[in-house]
Amino acid sequence: MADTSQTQRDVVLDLVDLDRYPIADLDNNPGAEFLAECQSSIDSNGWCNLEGFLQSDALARLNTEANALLPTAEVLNVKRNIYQGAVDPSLPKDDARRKEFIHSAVQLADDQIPAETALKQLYKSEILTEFVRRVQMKEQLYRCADEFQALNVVALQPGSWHAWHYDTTECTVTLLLQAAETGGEFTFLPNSRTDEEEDREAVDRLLGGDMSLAQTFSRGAGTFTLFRGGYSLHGVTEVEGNHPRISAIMTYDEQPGRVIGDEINIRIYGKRVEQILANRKTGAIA
Ligand SMILES: O=C(O)CCC(=O)C(=O)O
Ligand SMILES: [Fe+2]
Repeated sequence: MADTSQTQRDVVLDLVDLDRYPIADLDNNPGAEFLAECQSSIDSNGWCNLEGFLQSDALARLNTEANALLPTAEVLNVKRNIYQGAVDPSLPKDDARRKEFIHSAVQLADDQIPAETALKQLYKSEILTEFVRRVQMKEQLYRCADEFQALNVVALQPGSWHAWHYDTTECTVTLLLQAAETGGEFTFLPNSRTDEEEDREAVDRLLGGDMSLAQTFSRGAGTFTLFRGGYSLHGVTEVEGNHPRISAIMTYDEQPGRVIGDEINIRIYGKRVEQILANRKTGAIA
């Protein structure tokens, strides 16, 4: 049989600090013990935060790739409420849930991140996907099939923040590639809602500017975070200093092959995606 080991080598083996985070074998120790710790953290805290997930040269490589691609990225200014949906017209005019925020970011969609980048290869790694699935204790978990949403790189420029929101997926996976000089803290209201109800008082206080119930955890560059962002209101505080905060957002789905509606993708990604989709409809080459 031909030796295909070179072509099939999973990039996790070269990029992740496997001594510290033994994700390549989760059925035997030390991997099994480590997995149990991650699952317990997700279960009790709603997050699992792995600092120094990448080897330092790998982090430098991914950060260089992201910085090289970002000049081609779209500048997004998306108006949205915390639920990322239409405002409920039955709510009183001054209700905090009607509040809309502008999300301003320089953002690369999945189709702008080439297949040969180490970042895309890391996202496509079967070992990584399996690790994420098992930490989240899902029967099945697939990388998102949407051509724009699957893997994104989000740069928040100094002066920007990531406005308060719930994610539209249950769990978000992020890899911080470049931390802000100061500020740019990932901040959240733990378990602020369930499928049945929401802690209205806590949410109103946060949206009114009172941060006393909000939590944060340390996330230097290279931190890999799994977070139940569909259930905890969260955002990133204003980035300060001289360079952007750059984060890779990895998206997964319990169903295979599901894509996002054109309208939503146009709302998120703006003119470039609108043009691609329009060209496709008229048969023009995108
Ligand atoms: O950049 C981060 O740390 C969080 C981003 C986030 O909340 C999101 O993309 O939904
Ligand atoms: Fe989020």
